Amino acid sequence: MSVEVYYEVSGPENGPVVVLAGALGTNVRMWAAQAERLAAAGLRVVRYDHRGHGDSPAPPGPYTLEELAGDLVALLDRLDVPKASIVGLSLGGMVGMWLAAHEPARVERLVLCCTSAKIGPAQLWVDRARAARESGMEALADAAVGRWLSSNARPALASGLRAMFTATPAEGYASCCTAIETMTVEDDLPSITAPTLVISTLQDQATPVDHGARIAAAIPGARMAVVDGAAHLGNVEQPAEFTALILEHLLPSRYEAGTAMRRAVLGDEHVDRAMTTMTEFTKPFQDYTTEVAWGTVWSRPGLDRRTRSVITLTVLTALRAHEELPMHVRAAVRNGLTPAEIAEVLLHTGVYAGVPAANSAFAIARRTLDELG
Ligand SMILES: O=C(O)CC1=CCC(=O)O1
Repeated sequence: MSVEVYYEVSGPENGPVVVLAGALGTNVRMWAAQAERLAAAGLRVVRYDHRGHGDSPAPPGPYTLEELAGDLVALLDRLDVPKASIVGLSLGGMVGMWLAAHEPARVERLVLCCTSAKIGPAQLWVDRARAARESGMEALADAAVGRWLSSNARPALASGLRAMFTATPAEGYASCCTAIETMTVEDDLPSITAPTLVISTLQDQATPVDHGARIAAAIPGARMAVVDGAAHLGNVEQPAEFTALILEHLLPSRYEAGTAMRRAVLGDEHVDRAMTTMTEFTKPFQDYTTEVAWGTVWSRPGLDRRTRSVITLTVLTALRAHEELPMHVRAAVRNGLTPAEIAEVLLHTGVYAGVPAANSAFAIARRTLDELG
């Protein structure tokens, strides 16, 4: 019987869906860095708490991996998502492997971070579950954070993660330990067909690099990446590198990356209209802007979307590109600029591009902002 797990969603409504599934003893906040950046790249990001974790219900245990994966299927059904990419770290990766093997139609692409198809010996999990129930989470917290972070991690990271761990219900944690103890996902790996990326970290002693390598060797066509400077919660300690690897795997072509970014900046309605009104005559140009403007330049990490909107408004004003301006005023608002900041951009542009150019842009921007309400 599945439970209704707690979840958070961000990113454009029609973006490709990616689910972030976390580690034992964590909650949705472990994905803060990835959620923001993946949503900014145009992905619809769903992160959730496993049963017995965070704000999800904690039914009496013990749990099985199949039950944890069943909760994720129920969540996808609730959100009306037939198929999603899964990024799972540790326990989340185990859930991802189970789902990709048993419900392949639900999994688009798979990223398995700092995880293992078998972490033994079984007694370790029996002892860990008993310790959680008998002594509570506080007693296990220092050891957990010691596994999660390398010795070079900032102290502030450790204190935030420690609070996350101790807030996890002991019964939920212990019941998930049993799910890990009893999992049999190793035999399922050769049947996985979703394109898979395995990411391991050099300082991870809980699920070391050879565990990731075994998974990558068993899943047909899987690729493997190894990240330095992080222990078990590699995505927290090396967020930029993890996010870049995840994005590259989830949006492998410039066209896919461009479409997701275009949707995030211009909105679904605009992109859907552009796609349906496209003709053979206009298709090469639509493809060019999707791949080059959106997939190559707007998708670069070097400038945030807000700054790119400021540049775009400036240049369109100077060029008197009046047909393009309303769309980019709406995009600027979507990228976080306030009307007052947009006015400031146009005023500043007037100094360098001339009063008549700025005057027309002010009129267009005012009309567009009035329409937005
Ligand atoms: O807590 C650990 O030791 C490492 C771990 C195993 C499964 C998981 O999610 O974290």
